[in-house]
Amino acid sequence: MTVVIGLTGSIATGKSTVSRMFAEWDIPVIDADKLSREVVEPGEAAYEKIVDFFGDEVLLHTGEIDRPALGKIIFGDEEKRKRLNAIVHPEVRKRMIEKREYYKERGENAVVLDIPLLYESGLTDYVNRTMVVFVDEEIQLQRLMDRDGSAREDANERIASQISIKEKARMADAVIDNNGSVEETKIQVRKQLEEWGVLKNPEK
Ligand SMILES: CC(C)(COP(=O)(O)OP(=O)(O)OC[C@H]1O[C@@H](n2cnc3c(N)ncnc32)[C@H](O)[C@@H]1O)[C@@H](O)C(=O)NCCC(=O)NCCS
Ligand SMILES: Nc1ncnc2c1ncn2[C@@H]1O[C@H](COP(=O)(O)OP(=O)(O)OP(=O)(O)O)[C@@H](O)[C@H]1O
Repeated sequence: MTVVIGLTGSIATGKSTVSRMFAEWDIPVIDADKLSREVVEPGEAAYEKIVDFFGDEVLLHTGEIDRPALGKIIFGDEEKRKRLNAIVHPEVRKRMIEKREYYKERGENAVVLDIPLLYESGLTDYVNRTMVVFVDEEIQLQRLMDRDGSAREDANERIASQISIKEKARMADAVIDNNGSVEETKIQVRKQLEEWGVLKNPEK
């Protein structure tokens, strides 16, 4: 049986950093952020709906979605965020399920669904185990500002648009503490995968 692992965290707690580790253990990852970019490419149904609702001000001159502009609108406005989610999420879910089924049919030991909004969107039924990448809130804010070059106010707004990382950690089957070095984090992830019995190459 394929174990489906739901990987999540809150913004900038280190989900992508952990997500990249799975390649080394030959465990496939389905990335919801990546799919959410694909489904809003020009020509896709979600693209048309976004332009209808948000207007031309969320478009670049190339016709593509201006992601920073759309982000500015939706992170500060819950109603508009819900509208965007209602356009983008069903399409992302459909593609995620298709990919998950593909890997299950291939008989993989495990597959990872990397979903930032796993709990917010109530998607825990899509997975068998949940793994939350945790950091203390001060570190989360600092890493977010450093990574995006964003102001404290914008960073706090993004953090507030999700369930807090402490709360997610309480709901998780496994919590990975990413306050330390990336290497320390990797040791924890590996140990957890070993415990779940999904490592093909335990020596790695
Ligand atoms: C608003 C958008 C255009 C901003 O794009 P940008 O390139 O700046 O950010 P990116 O997509 O890389 O997301 C970065 C992080 O922001 C957080 N985030 C993104 N969307 C949301 C949301 N709707 N609610 C709460 N947090 C979100 C996630 O932690 C995500 O990992 C984009 O995030 C988007 O289209 N969001 C709606 C789709 C969505 O919910 N995606 C996340 C999971 S599928
Ligand atoms: N253990 C660590 N030590 C130092 N920096 C780290 C560590 N883990 C992650 N980072 C850095 O913190 C930032 C956030 O990490 P990452 O992008 O992996 O988070 P994320 O949870 O995927 O974010 P998002 O929700 O925005 O997609 C990045 O700049 C990353 O390089």
